[in-house]
Amino acid sequence: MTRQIIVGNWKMNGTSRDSQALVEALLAGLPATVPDIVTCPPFTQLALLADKLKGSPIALGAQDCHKDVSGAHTGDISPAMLTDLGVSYVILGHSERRQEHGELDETVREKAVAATKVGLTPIVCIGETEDQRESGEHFDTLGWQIKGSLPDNFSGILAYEPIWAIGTGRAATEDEIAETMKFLREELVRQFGEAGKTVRILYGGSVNAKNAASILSIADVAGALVGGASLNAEAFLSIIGAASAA
Ligand SMILES: O=C[C@H](O)COP(=O)(O)O
Repeated sequence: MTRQIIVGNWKMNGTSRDSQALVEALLAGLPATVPDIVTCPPFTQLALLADKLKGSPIALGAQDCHKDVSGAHTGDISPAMLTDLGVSYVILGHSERRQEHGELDETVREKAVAATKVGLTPIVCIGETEDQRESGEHFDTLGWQIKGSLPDNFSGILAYEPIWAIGTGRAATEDEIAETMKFLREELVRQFGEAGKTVRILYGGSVNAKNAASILSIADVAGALVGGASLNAEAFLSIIGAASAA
C-alpha cells in the first residue's frame, strides 16, 4: 500500500495569529503514525510556519509559483524563493487560479518544470466543470489537461478535483471517484508509459472528517487535497487519522 498524503490548502485564509494557532493544534494532536502531511498557507505565512514546522512531520507547501527563477514579474514568487524558505511542495493549476487568473495548461506545465528544477514537488490540479461531466465530456477534458499540464518525465503528484465538488459540500460519489481514478491511471500510463504507473493521484473536493475514510479507501486514491476542512484542526486531524488507517 502506497503511503497516503494529506495536503491542506488554506487558500486565502489566515492571519499570523490564526496560522500559529492552527499549526500548534495540529502538532499537538498528531497521531503516532502519520501519513505524509503538507500544509499550504498563503505566501505571507510561509516564513513563520517554516520556523514552527521545522523538524515536525508536517511539510510546507505553497499555493502557486512563477515559471521563472527571477525577473521583472511584479507580485510574483519564484520557485527558488520557496525552497529558500524551506518549502517542499507547490500546488499548481488549481481551478481557482485557472478560473480567476486565466491560467492555461501550458503555463501550469512550465511552472511544474521550473518547480521540479529547484527540488519542489509539484501538485498539479485538474478537474472538470459540472457541465462537462453532465455532457459526458469529463474524461476528454481530464485527458487534455493531463497532456497539457504535466511535463515529460513528470515526477510530482496529480490532484483530481472536480470543480463542482470544490467548496460545495457535495463530494463526488465513491463510484464517480473510482471510475475517474481508473481513467486517470490508464491515461497516465498511455501518455507516460511506465512512469505513469508511479504518479500519486489525490482526490480533492469537499473532503471532510466524515467522508475521508471512505474516499481514501478507494483504489488508487493516494490521498486528499483538502480546502475548507484543513482550516479546522479537529477536522484536519480526523482526515489525517483516516489516512493513517487507510
Ligand atoms: O484545494 C482544495 C480544494 O479546492 C478543495 O476545497 P474544499 O475541500 O474546500 O472543497
